[in-house]
Amino acid sequence: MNAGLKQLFNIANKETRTIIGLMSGTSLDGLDIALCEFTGHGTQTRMKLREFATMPYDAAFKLEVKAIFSKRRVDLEKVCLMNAYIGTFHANLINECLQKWNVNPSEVDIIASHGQTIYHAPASLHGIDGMPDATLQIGDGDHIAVKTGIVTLSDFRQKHIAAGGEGAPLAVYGDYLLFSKKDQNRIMLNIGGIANFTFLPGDLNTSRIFSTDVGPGNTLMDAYVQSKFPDKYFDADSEIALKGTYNTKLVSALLNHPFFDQDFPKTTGPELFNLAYLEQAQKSTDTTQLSPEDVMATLNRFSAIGICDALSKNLEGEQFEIFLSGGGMYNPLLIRNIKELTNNVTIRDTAELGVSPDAKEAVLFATLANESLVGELIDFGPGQTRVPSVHMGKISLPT
Ligand SMILES: Nc1ncnc2c1ncn2[C@@H]1O[C@H](COP(=O)(O)OP(=O)(O)OP(=O)(O)O)[C@@H](O)[C@H]1O
Ligand SMILES: CC(=O)N[C@H]1[C@@H]2OC[C@@H](O2)[C@@H](O)[C@@H]1O[C@H](C)C(=O)O
Repeated sequence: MNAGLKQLFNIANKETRTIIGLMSGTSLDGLDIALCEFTGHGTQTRMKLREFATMPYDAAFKLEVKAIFSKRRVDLEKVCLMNAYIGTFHANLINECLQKWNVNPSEVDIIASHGQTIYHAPASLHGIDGMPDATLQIGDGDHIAVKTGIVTLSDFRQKHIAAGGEGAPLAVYGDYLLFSKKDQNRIMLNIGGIANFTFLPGDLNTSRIFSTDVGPGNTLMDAYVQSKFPDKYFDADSEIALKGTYNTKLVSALLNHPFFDQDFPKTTGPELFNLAYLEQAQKSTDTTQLSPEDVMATLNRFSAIGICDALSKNLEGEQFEIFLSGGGMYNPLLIRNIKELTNNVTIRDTAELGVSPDAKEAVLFATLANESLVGELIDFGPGQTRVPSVHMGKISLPT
């Protein structure tokens, strides 16, 4: 028998598994690395976060990724090179972390790698007849496995699409297993580049559970800041937006897109919500002369309304609590806007549930890997074709 397969078999039979989850999101701020310990699976999953780090990307690396990121036309050679380069780069960052944490690679059973999304194209966005939902993450798992010596699962999203989903949000699986609570309706709201939430009903009825993207979180604000303030990467502590006032006409124009009327679950990305989208909305409302501060206040309000409209659409008349994660939770004006728009709903963050909000998405991929190794398929019910019952992740053996 192939020794690697035997190793995999042994890992699946272990009482406790040590799994590294990796996430590199649309904000391109860095690689999130979560070292987790798992016992059990399914609703019996117990996860302990041993270590966590975000390994920041330097400006040169960000530029390399941006050259092929969420663009309809790119240099195909560059895509090919970056697929291998990102795999190796991520492996080096993992090795660096393990050394820093004094963890021998042989202690780690599995790496669960999301890769770098470079294009996300749900059918509702590309609109090309006969073409499927599609998404592309690069940073090949074989490079990670060989360079770290650790069995790697990667490319989680393709199976989801093959089985009827849009490839995202995958958060639904991890949120259900780690955060469901009897008798409490929970909204797990992640405000990354794109904002998404998972609804976890207190009656634990799996057929009501879903995750959906709701629109931009930080992506438009980040892109605008970077275009107007070349020395800044994002609007730290809402410093810029707090100096401005939102423009209601522009907010309405930004919200005027069929994406916001689509049913849940749905997904999106910077392929839609980008500077061209903003420019068009500004032109149509004659607001091209707004100050950068007013534009930032407007974009901030726009993200908040997108999030809150989606919540109220789903939860009319129901009591719920929000648990936040993702970098947008550190944007004070965004949180203030959300509180105002939800009439001060209770907002906590996932740290109260034992998972650092910065680590949550990396932990998700570790959880998906744990399920793929030892879990049984979770059945979300017959109506839930967009939350398919599948195990995700492709296996890369180090040798
Ligand atoms: N102090 C802060 N003030 C304002 N915004 C902040 C602050 N800290 C982080 N952010 C925002 O959070 C972003 C990073 O968020 P995060 O790491 O969750 O994104 P991501 O994982 O790349 O996104 P996605 O989940 O869409 O893939 C930054 O680009 C910035 O917009
Ligand atoms: C295609 C893709 O990379 N989507 C990401 C992105 O970042 C947030 C949002 O858009 C979400 O749909 C998804 O990631 C999380 C981890 C998810 O799948 O749940």
